Amino acid sequence: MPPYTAELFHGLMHVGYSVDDGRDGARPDESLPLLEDADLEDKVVLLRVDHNVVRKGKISDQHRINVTMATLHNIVERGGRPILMTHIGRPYDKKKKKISISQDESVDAVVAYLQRKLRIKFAVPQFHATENEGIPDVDTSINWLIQDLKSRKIGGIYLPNTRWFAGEEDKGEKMERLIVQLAGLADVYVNDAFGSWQSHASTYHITKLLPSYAGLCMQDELCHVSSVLNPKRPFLAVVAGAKYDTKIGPLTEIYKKVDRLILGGLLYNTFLCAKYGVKIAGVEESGIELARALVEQDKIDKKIIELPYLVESDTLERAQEGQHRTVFLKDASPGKSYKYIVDVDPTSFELHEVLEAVNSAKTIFVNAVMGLMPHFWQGTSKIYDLIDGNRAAQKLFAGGDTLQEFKSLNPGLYHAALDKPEYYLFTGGGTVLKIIEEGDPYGLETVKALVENKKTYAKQIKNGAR
Ligand SMILES: Nc1ncnc2c1ncn2[C@@H]1O[C@H](COP(=O)(O)OP(=O)(O)OP(=O)(O)O)[C@@H](O)[C@H]1O
Ligand SMILES: O=C(O)[C@H](O)COP(=O)(O)O
Repeated sequence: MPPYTAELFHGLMHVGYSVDDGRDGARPDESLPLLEDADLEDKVVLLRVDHNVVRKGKISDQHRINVTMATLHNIVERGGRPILMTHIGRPYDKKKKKISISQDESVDAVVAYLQRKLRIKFAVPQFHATENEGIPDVDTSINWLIQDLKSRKIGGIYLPNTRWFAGEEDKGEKMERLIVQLAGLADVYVNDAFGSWQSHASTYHITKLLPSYAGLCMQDELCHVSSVLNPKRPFLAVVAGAKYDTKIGPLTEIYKKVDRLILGGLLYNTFLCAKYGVKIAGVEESGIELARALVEQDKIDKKIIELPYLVESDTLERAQEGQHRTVFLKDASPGKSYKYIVDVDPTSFELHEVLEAVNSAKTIFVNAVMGLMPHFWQGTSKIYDLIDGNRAAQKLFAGGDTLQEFKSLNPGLYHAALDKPEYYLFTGGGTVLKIIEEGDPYGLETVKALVENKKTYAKQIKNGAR
């Protein structure tokens, strides 16, 4: 329980005091270097977070910022001086090989939020940028700010959007240049950006040059992801959404792990086309091909629960009276064509098999927007309520859109869920799916880099090089 430990007197009696470290049992793997183990006194700490919550210059949801406050507090409380960095959006166009810098993707909104919440001053350095090339260098003008940071004139520095730097997504010289410059600013690196699983300069390569540690949010997420990988059974997964091609990999792995599976959205439409030979508008042939293996597997394992009442719409534009209707899946015969299937009719969730699966589950993993938002929200709202009704189950929600819809459909429940131990809202949906696909949270490149760093520094200390 660092940094405070309970003292054992004669092996029997507790003396002094103990402080709960807030973990509910699970601990990160021993190989992971932890923030709590770092010497931070008067050290400048380069802290990578995932504050990718700005849309058109405004914060869409503060959750990802709030969950990093503990790390920030821990660093400052133990004498560290923080320099924060995050990516926002995707300013680098891979096809055109251009970086576009727009105020809509600046860190300003995040900095304003942090200043309001913490009542401390953060400075955002202004660096020279070239058109389409981004920021080539960490300008030496930042040295003045580092002085102010060390002398506590300012509470922290927040670097510009990491993806504005020419070296962030580069793999060669520009990346090397950036990490040398970043490492020159700080003594210690902390990665608290669970959601940012891509191996970039600020999430991965920087660990080559600084002693590196996992932040508290990163540790929490890694511990909770084991509830998905080693769930209490029965284990139910609800997976829906728009992207069949990117979700089929994780879905195949999820299928192996679950006891029951509920599908929704385009994912379910694709599965239905493959299973019943029907045609549904908007479902791509390539997706149907991929779905056939799942259909065959499910003929044997029978894990997928069918939701037979669906909403068919003539248009994707709106939910207009007379232009959508409920269809019954059992009427499906090969070759039959449907217009857009845009939601699951809530009646489907009243069926015995569905209620039984949801109510008996001990772990429920949700990566699901059941219907086309914002018009067809009823199916999603119904299943989130149903899941909440199972008080005993560990409920794990992941996914950018999933969390956003959870918040907008049921704000009361969403805010309560943030504090309920039986709920866990992951900050990175893509990261969780990636981990499920790989089967090991410590297989993530960004996490592996921290583990490797610990080994390297331990070796150097042993050899007297440090
Ligand atoms: N039947 C449907 N047809 C078209 N779009 C749908 C359908 N059902 C759901 N969607 C859309 O799917 C989107 C959510 O799917 P997505 O796979 O992006 O979710 P997520 O995994 O939570 O998000 P992210 O990938 O951002 O982490 C929503 O925007 C919703 O409108
Ligand atoms: O919002 C997210 O999913 C994370 O911040 C990762 O963003 P990316 O997919 O652009 O790397």
